[in-house]
Amino acid sequence: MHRLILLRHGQSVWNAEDRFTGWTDVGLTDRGIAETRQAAALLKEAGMDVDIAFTSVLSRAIETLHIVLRDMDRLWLPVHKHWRLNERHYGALQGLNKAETAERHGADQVFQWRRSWDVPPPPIEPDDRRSAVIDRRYDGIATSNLPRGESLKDTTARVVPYWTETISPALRLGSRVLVSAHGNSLRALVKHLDNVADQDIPLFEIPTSRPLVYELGADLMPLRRYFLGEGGTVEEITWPKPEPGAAA
Ligand SMILES: O=C(O)[C@@H](CO)OP(=O)(O)O
Repeated sequence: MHRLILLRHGQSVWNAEDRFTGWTDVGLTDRGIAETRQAAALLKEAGMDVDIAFTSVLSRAIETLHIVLRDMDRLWLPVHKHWRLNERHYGALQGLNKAETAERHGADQVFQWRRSWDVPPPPIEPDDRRSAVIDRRYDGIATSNLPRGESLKDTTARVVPYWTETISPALRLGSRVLVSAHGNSLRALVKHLDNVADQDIPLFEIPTSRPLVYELGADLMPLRRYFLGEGGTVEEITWPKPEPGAAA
């Protein structure tokens, strides 16, 4: 059995302010730090040790991983950072307040932007100050690869190659893997792992700093998936219509 732990970062400053965040690099709130420490305590209590960790290149996921590894006394573990694990790029919505945007454009439109499978947000221009093109951390990445606004489908298309080429080989080698990332990049991974139907994925939410544990078979097919709770309790995830796992 292989074990994969997915962890959405703790509450960020823009989560607290109810703003579309995407690739904006905001830090954790005090609550985000506290809930991340709680996640580390749960993992320790459940004896869920880790051998290798992956994170996006956004500070809130890196900070979350750092706190967990520190509290688990595992700061020395190998950590790989990659932009493909970044949050879904929210295009021209980044920075806007979600409730105000719903008042302006309607709740249905905002739900489509936030949770639909294939409706992208309005894109930003490459010279927009919010563009990744002018952020040094993305130097060396072809401009054509840098998103200007993504649907979940677009996010899945850039997350899955990293899963296939980098994360799943680590699992196959027997490593226990922790991935610190974001609500939508993790939803993308879950959709791929569990072959979730397009119409079911909008209903799936990953709370901040709540460990989502996958137990995978020899072929990396999901056997079980659950949120880890206090006292080793688990909340099993069942899809409205369970589908057999996709090839990992
Ligand atoms: O703003 C964002 O980047 C994401 C995650 O916080 O928001 P949403 O819940 O709309 O996917």
